[in-house]
Amino acid sequence: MKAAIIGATGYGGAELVRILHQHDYIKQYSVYTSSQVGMKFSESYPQFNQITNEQLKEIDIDKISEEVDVVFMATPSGISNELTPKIFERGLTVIDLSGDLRFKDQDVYETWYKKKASPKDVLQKAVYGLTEINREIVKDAKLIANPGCYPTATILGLYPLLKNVKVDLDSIIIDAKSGVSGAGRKASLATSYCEVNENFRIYKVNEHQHIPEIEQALKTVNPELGPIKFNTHLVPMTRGIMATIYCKPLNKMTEKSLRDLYQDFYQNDTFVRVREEGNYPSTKEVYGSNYCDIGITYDERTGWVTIVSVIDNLMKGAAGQAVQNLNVMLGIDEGTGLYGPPLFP
Ligand SMILES: NC(=O)C1=CN([C@@H]2O[C@H](COP(=O)(O)OP(=O)(O)OC[C@H]3O[C@@H](n4cnc5c(N)ncnc54)[C@H](OP(=O)(O)O)[C@@H]3O)[C@@H](O)[C@H]2O)C=CC1
Ligand SMILES: CC(=O)N[C@@H](CCC(=O)OP(=O)(O)O)C(=O)O
Repeated sequence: MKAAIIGATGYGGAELVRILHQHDYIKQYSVYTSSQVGMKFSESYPQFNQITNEQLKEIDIDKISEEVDVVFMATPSGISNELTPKIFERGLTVIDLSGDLRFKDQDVYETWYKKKASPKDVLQKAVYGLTEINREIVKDAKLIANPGCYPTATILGLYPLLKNVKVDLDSIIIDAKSGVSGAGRKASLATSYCEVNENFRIYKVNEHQHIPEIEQALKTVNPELGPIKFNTHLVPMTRGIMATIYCKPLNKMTEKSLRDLYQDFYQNDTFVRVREEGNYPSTKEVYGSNYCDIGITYDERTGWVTIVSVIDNLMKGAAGQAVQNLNVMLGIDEGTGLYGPPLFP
């Protein structure tokens, strides 16, 4: 099987190259660019010197359709809206890392992304690829809307509780933080070293584009869920997302019942690891890996639950989950190419 990576010169695309290079089933991959045609991929990422000789190719949909079976879109939002319908209609499988295919409602996308939405029929066919939750429908999908990084950490953290316990829905607060690679490779003032180093800052306050994505997914568990309270912070680190989630169950719980619930829920999911009592994950403990680590506690004094969910934004939050979804679609071991342990320290 051969894969194409469109947007390979970005961080998500380069992470796809790193994973596919060690993938037993995808024997070949090719890399595409809108701005660096003819250049070697390793000129853009010298860490791939003598590992891959792939040259960056022009994005020509007809040629791509003849050469590959699956296309990863690792492009900024707005690009997949244009390209994916053309690729999909030629019979290829598409996995889109951007936000373009995540919403069934075009108005929601256009409101939050301020771009023209994909055609309705394409959106209807896209499956939201949060693997652990949607594995059964991912199996038969040909078009995957790969989830956003913050939604992946947040939804995996909240889902077992909302599914099994009555929660005061207004009490839910999601306080999220990200490393700088979440913003992509392109330089901007806000992500330059001087602005980020030894700094900690909130951004996109109450207007982050991942708010409606989290709402859409969690409403499938409880349609009564109202607007969620979600904010994001930029942390001076390269990779990693931490979502700290607070909420109040309507009835008293015990620490043990909460932990049993999470451990049972994720018992067959290799890539979600639930911590033991008193043990909370840090972002370095999933660095460079496809794991989502979750720490949970019930505070008997206040009656509130705290959930801490961490991922590597480029792995489980993007390229790792994209390959996990492809593996599920292919019917091969879900972890193919993804079993590498986290890099530490
Ligand atoms: N970074 C992260 O942690 C996560 C990112 N995502 C999403 O994944 C996608 C890729 O993100 P990321 O890799 O960080 O972004 P980058 O900015 O690092 O890379 C995006 C790449 O897209 C290509 N591109 C830009 N404009 C166009 C265009 N008009 N047509 C075709 N290709 C274009 C560029 O390559 P070239 O100039 O060579 O064409 C660029 O290298 C985004 O939609 C992002 O929101 C999702 C989850 C997490
Ligand atoms: C640190 C940082 O800037 N992160 C980006 C993540 C962008 C992203 O993943 O965008 P889509 O999922 O919408 O494609 C942000 O918060 O906007």
